[in-house]
Amino acid sequence: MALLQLYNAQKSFGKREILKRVSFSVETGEVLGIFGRNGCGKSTLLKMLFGTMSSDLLDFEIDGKKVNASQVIPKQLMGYVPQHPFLPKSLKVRDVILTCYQDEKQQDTVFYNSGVAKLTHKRVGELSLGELKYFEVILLGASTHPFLLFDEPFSMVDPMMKENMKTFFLEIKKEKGIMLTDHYYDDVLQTTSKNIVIKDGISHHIRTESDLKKFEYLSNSRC
Ligand SMILES: Nc1ncnc2c1ncn2[C@@H]1O[C@H](COP(=O)(O)OP(=O)(O)OP(=O)(O)O)[C@@H](O)[C@H]1O
Repeated sequence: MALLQLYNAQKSFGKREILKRVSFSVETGEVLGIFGRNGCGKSTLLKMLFGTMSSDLLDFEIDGKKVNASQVIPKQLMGYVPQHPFLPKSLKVRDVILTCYQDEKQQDTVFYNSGVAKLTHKRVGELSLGELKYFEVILLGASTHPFLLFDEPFSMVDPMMKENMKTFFLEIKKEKGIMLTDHYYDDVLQTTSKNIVIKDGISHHIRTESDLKKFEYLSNSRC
């Protein structure tokens, strides 16, 4: 079991305050959904946590110990699937799996995933955007990191594969705390155990679709 507690995240770009006060906690077995309108700072927040973007303030602990974001990658505390493709296009899918994992169990988790099995002979650059996103999610999901960050995992993925992905999230969360953001809010709400919405730089805990209306992420005219 591992517990991540974010007490306060702040970030400005020049005079634009993007994140003013963002806080949440997530532990092994939980999937946290992060909602918010375009440009509210969701990707920025994930990059700050992963340590690839500087912050003005990022006060967080794992299991009660203060963590500096610069320790996240070297200590393998979190895995991160960014919004945009990140794998080398020239490599074959099977070689990516073998390069990432020496452990047979981890290799098998990816190789024998039904959505990945049919892709292993292809080069990364030959995958469709949806196939690539699906592969990236399963690849990272097989890691041993205690926490995983997914930026728009459902984007471009067809409905059948999204169902597979949701089942995969439910399996891997037994050993991980997961944070994910996506505008496919139905899929997110079906996957998560807790949720926040970021509005005007401040995080709010929410539970239902009607809360998303309250915080003006969804239109009130939706039935
Ligand atoms: N490196 C940067 N320099 C300046 N501004 C930036 C930079 N990165 C992001 N921003 C700005 O910060 C804001 C938040 O961007 P971010 O990508 O985090 O939004 P988001 O919530 O993930 O949006 P979306 O839902 O569209 O993916 C945007 O207005 C964006 O233009």
